[in-house]
Amino acid sequence: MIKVGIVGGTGYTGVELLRLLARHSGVKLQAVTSRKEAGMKVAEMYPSLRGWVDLAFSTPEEACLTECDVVFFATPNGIAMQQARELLNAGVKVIDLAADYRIKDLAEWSKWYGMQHASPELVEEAVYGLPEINRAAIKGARLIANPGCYPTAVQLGFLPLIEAGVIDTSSLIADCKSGVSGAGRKAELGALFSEAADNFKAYGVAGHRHLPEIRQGLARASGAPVGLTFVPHLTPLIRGIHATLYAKITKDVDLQALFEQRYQGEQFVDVLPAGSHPETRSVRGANICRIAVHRPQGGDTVVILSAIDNLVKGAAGQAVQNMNILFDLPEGTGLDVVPLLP
Ligand SMILES: NC(=O)C1=CN([C@@H]2O[C@H](COP(=O)(O)OP(=O)(O)OC[C@H]3O[C@@H](n4cnc5c(N)ncnc54)[C@H](OP(=O)(O)O)[C@@H]3O)[C@@H](O)[C@H]2O)C=CC1
Ligand SMILES: CC(=O)N[C@@H](CCC(=O)OP(=O)(O)O)C(=O)O
Repeated sequence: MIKVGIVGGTGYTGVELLRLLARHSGVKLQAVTSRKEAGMKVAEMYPSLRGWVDLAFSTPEEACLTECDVVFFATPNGIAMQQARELLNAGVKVIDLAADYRIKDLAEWSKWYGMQHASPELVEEAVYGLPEINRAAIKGARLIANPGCYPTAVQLGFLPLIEAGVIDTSSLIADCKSGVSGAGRKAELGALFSEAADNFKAYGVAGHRHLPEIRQGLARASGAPVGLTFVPHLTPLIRGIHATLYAKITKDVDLQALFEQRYQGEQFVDVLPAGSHPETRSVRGANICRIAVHRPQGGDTVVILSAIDNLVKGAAGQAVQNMNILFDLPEGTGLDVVPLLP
């Protein structure tokens, strides 16, 4: 059994890890931390986990994380970077759901995240945990940078087109919508029901911290820098990301076949039949990205629709997928969840 620790078990991605790992056949949950709720039973705070998780939250200091085989950080940015070195030295693998190790360019990272890196020497070693492009590197890694939610939806949508060299990469557009759980469980004015419900707005148009992460991934696939306009929007959903992606076509190929071939055999990317429109509720609670490929009126623009659950394929589910790869388990272990309807 893989001994698992979770730092930040009370947050939305932390509790989503608990939900998925509770029924994972290869895992023993060893420790779950919360500074504010230390001592409280997990099932007392989250009654849906009653009968599934018998642990109590402990402080990070009490948690004996060095005795785990793997530790997930479901914490705000800037926490894992302070603790990863000690865990790695103790032979513990680390999967960070935050952004501490996602961006290779340290100056760029500091610019967007507004802090100095506490373990810059680990950034190069860290493997970006998007299995659909990095599976081999993930297998041998000690430290995984789990991708951001928007970056997962956007990269999976653009990658087949960029890898095949069939679009103009100088002016890509990613028009994205997220549910409110994307902002986490902490109290925030914009996440209040009376602010977010029955409302819709763009934010971060001048620059969002996922922009450099998406650009880095797409440039790597392209072999050259890409031009990208990324506009996130807040929608009155709880869970879900829907990305509408636009690019100019430079080579006339069968785009549907291109996507079907690229993701053939990928358990967690579903290319829908031509003409489809993926819905966020068709991925709710499940580790899946559903993609549809469109070329409106046979013109020169390709429109890709990409939908994920931000907390699952956009965070905790992808983190479990990465853990399965790291420990040589079948990639879908613990992830055979049917999306919730309605
Ligand atoms: N929500 C989403 O859709 C996604 C989130 N992410 C990333 O995952 C991470 C977690 O997000 P989310 O679950 O939404 O966040 P939340 O704000 O919901 O939860 C944060 C958790 O971290 C703990 N925590 C906060 N500060 C510290 C600290 N200094 N040391 C140890 N633990 C701490 C909190 O518990 P306590 O304060 O009691 O210790 C809490 O359990 C973030 O980096 C986020 O950017 C990534 C993809 C998607
Ligand atoms: C709706 C909302 O506020 N979403 C968050 C992004 C999600 C997130 O948690 O950021 P990481 O993926 O980088 O960890 C935001 O825009 O800041």
